[in-house]
Amino acid sequence: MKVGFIGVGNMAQALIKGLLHAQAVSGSEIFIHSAHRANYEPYAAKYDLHACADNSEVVTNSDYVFLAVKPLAAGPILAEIKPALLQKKPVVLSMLTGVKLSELENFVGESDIEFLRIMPNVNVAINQGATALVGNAALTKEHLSAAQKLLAALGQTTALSEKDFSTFVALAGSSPAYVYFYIDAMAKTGVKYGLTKKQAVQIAAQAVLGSAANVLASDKSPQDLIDDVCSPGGTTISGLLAMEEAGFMTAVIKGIDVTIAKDQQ
Ligand SMILES: NC(=O)C1=CN([C@@H]2O[C@H](COP(=O)(O)OP(=O)(O)OC[C@H]3O[C@@H](n4cnc5c(N)ncnc54)[C@H](OP(=O)(O)O)[C@@H]3O)[C@@H](O)[C@H]2O)C=CC1
Ligand SMILES: O=C(O)[C@@H]1CCC=N1
Repeated sequence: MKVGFIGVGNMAQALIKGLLHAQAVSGSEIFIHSAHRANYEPYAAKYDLHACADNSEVVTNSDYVFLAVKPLAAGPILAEIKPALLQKKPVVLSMLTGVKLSELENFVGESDIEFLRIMPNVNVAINQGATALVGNAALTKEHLSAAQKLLAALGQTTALSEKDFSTFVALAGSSPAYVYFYIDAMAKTGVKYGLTKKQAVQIAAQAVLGSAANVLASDKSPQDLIDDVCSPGGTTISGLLAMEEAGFMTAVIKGIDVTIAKDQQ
């Protein structure tokens, strides 16, 4: 399977790392191009990928093309690659936040281009990602299934209605940053009490990792799991109530609300 990347920034590099690690594709099957030669050429050389001279060359060589640029770049780039798209007809996987399938179709002005809208997160780099996907009417079942298989090599995949994409952006696309923020806050407190930052980050990150695994493995709700940790009269309930007094849940909900609103602007 030949896979292309238009844009080779943070998200594309996370996807490529995960794909290579899972051996879902080899370097010789990956074709890339980005705005600056000084960025994409050394990267291609490092991982033995094909560095293409322009975006159309990526399209011409690929069966599946990831659009991995900032959302505002979508219109001009789709206009630029339109002739190559119409000739080669690859599946276009768009990870552009907030850009609907109908907008992608309108940018190209042709209804028979197969689009798959996806929302991955950075954890695809270690094959622990979460990726939502939805195809347009032109996308064949065969191509949807092949793309889903490719993305499944990077972690969990979820077929999702487009109306729920903004919620997914907040809970999965953006949320790694929120979880890192929480880990960093815990680690800073560890440093306050004398741990080194390295020790504190490792302890906090392992606690988050184990707790997330426990939520997924357990039949209990997160609230029931909280109750299991809170010994009567113990340390945890005191800390938990102090966090809530400081507005922990409100802060999280507010952050998610604002993320969703921003995606829908
Ligand atoms: N970061 C994340 O966690 C997630 C991001 N997304 C979405 O993924 C997309 C990319 O985000 P991210 O990787 O973070 O952004 P980056 O800013 O890291 O990368 C953007 C890339 O676009 C390239 N680019 C700009 N203009 C062009 C052009 N005309 N032709 C080809 N390439 C071009 C840049 O090239 P160069 O490097 O040479 O300047 C760069 O490689 C966004 O739409 C974002 O919404 C979705 C889910 C999660
Ligand atoms: O911050 C952003 O806009 C993108 C969407 C999900 C993660 N990063």
